[in-house]
Amino acid sequence: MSTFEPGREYDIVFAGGGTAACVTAGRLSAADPSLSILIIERGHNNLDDPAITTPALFFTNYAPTSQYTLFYQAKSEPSLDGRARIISTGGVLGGGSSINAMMYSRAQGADFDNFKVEGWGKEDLIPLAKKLETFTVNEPGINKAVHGSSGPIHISMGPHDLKEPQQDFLAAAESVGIPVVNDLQNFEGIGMSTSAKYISPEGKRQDAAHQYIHPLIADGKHPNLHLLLETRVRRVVFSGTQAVGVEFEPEASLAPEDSDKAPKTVQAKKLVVVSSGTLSSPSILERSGIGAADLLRSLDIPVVSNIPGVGENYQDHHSLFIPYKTTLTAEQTLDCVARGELDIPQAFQDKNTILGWNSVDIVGKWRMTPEEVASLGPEFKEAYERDYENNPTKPVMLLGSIAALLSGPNTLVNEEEKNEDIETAEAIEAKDKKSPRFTSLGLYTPYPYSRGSIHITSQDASAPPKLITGFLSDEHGLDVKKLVWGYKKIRDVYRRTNAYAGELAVVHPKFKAGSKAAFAKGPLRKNGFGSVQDRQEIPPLEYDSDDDRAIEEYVRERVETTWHSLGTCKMGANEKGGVVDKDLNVYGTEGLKVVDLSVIPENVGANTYNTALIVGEKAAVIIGKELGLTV
Ligand SMILES: Cc1cc2nc3c(=O)[nH]c(=O)nc-3n(C[C@H](O)[C@H](O)[C@H](O)COP(=O)(O)OP(=O)(O)OC[C@H]3O[C@@H](n4cnc5c(N)ncnc54)[C@H](O)[C@@H]3O)c2cc1C
Repeated sequence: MSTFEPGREYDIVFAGGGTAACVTAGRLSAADPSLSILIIERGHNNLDDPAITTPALFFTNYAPTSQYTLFYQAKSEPSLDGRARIISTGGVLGGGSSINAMMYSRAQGADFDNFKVEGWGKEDLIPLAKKLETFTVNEPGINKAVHGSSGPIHISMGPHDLKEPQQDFLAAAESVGIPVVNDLQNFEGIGMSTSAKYISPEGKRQDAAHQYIHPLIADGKHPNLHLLLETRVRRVVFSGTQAVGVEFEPEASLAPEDSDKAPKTVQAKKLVVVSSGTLSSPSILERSGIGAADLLRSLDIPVVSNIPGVGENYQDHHSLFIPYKTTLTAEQTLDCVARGELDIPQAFQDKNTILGWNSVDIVGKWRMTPEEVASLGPEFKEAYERDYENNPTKPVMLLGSIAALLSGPNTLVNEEEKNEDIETAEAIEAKDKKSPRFTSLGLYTPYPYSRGSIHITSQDASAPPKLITGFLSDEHGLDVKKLVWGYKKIRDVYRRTNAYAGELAVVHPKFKAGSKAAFAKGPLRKNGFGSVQDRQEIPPLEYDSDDDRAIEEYVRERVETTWHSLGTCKMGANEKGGVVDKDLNVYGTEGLKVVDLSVIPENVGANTYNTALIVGEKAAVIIGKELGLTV
């Protein structure tokens, strides 16, 4: 429910109510309940909505019909075999944190130092990473000193913790030489481990709105914290170069037909915070007259500040979701939810623990052996020696396993494609009753060399922007090589698990007839593997140059977003493409900051929810200090 009071002025107006915004607004409101704060959010309220708070239902938010998700259509790109991808992000209060897969993953400490921005190094940000969480995973060997114990976001293994499949997967990883560690999320871990979750021990999603905002609104002690929902921000309003307010309109896709759709303005007495996420914040800035002067003039937008970096430096992690047939049971995958087999109301009544599960139980941060580096050619070797060799905590590849059939983030999204692969896979599966469940192994490149961009095409806030993902577009094809290597590596691991029940040719590369790398059908050991050594007896697969080409084609045909967009309003020197300074102020303006993942200048070796929470915490400290508050 919106609690906006028309005609009222607010001290701070947030343009976008996603992850980072909820953290900053919540912290500031808690520090000074007299501070008046308005959050304008394009999507619905997420309060106590079971589609959001119930982890096992997270898939439902990826459907094209989801009212909680925003879908950004990119252009067709040659590096993607001519495909035009769709990048999805959160479109509801809490933003990405309300719909994400809840996989707990923290950046490496070295990533923060690599931002090269004063006040944003690991010494500054690790304390905030601890402050935001209450970590209750009690596995032996975890160093609790690197985790928090009293923050709003609860991290646990959740109520549905399947030890046997987890240990099976880790033993297979160990058998091919991948280090198995107790805690990959200690800011320097490399290898593989079980995956903690943004889920409370009782099984509730830990999104930023429920953990930072709703408790304050409910307690009656924060009457100045207000929400304006289902409302789209058009632009920031200026007096000269001073931001003085925000122009907004009802979100057309959600507003009743007969409602008043005229744009309105709200005044901000102290600060406007643009916080609409990596794919929307640059558009708001450009519509407000902040961006490359040539672009703005071509659209008749008066220039407030000429900042060519706005909308540039777009990055994501490039992902492959590779499905395998498994021997897992109905309770050990979420296929039962994806296929509508689980009686959800009954499961709630029975307090079925599967509802509190995201199915992401194993994570990885991998590096390469010298032989693997050399096998990818001289250009790759040169890049590896330059960027990875002396950075021992920097992973080349990330992994997250999802126990369900998911052959790509857009497979459930892209209506025109109506994913034939999935239909074929399900048809095969229906015939093959012995292996009716799947696991999808998500591989994604943490530090892509490729860059994309997003820019407005019109002053009209509802006109789609021009989005170029840039995926796999780097000059020497280094990003594609990483995924070719990763495909082989995870194949080597997963076929050594007891869960492995064979591959589905339709969602794997098209190896030529007679290739030694051809598909394996059933489990490799009929009676299952025992020890790690047992698994080592399986010989490695052999690939020739035709096989490598087939995998590269497969990668270009199937690579997708990992939903980890960042970088389009980057922090850093203005003359080097920076949009905001170290205190998140937009260059050439006063009273205007950006607070979301768009400010992150260099990529991180992790899924990005944690970094978005840290941006929110850091912004609260910065703004609090400017207002004389202790946050
Ligand atoms: C499907 C999905 C799965 C993910 N899985 C994981 C995971 O398992 N683990 C992990 O660590 N990370 C994951 N992530 C990434 C993580 O959730 C995001 O990186 C993070 O939430 C981004 O936070 P943000 O504050 O930058 O932006 P967001 O949280 O996206 O917030 C932006 C907000 O602005 C609103 N908005 C946009 N335009 C306007 C406008 N014009 N006016 C008003 N409001 C507007 C949006 O509705 C949204 O609420 C996932 C993300 C997605 C989308």
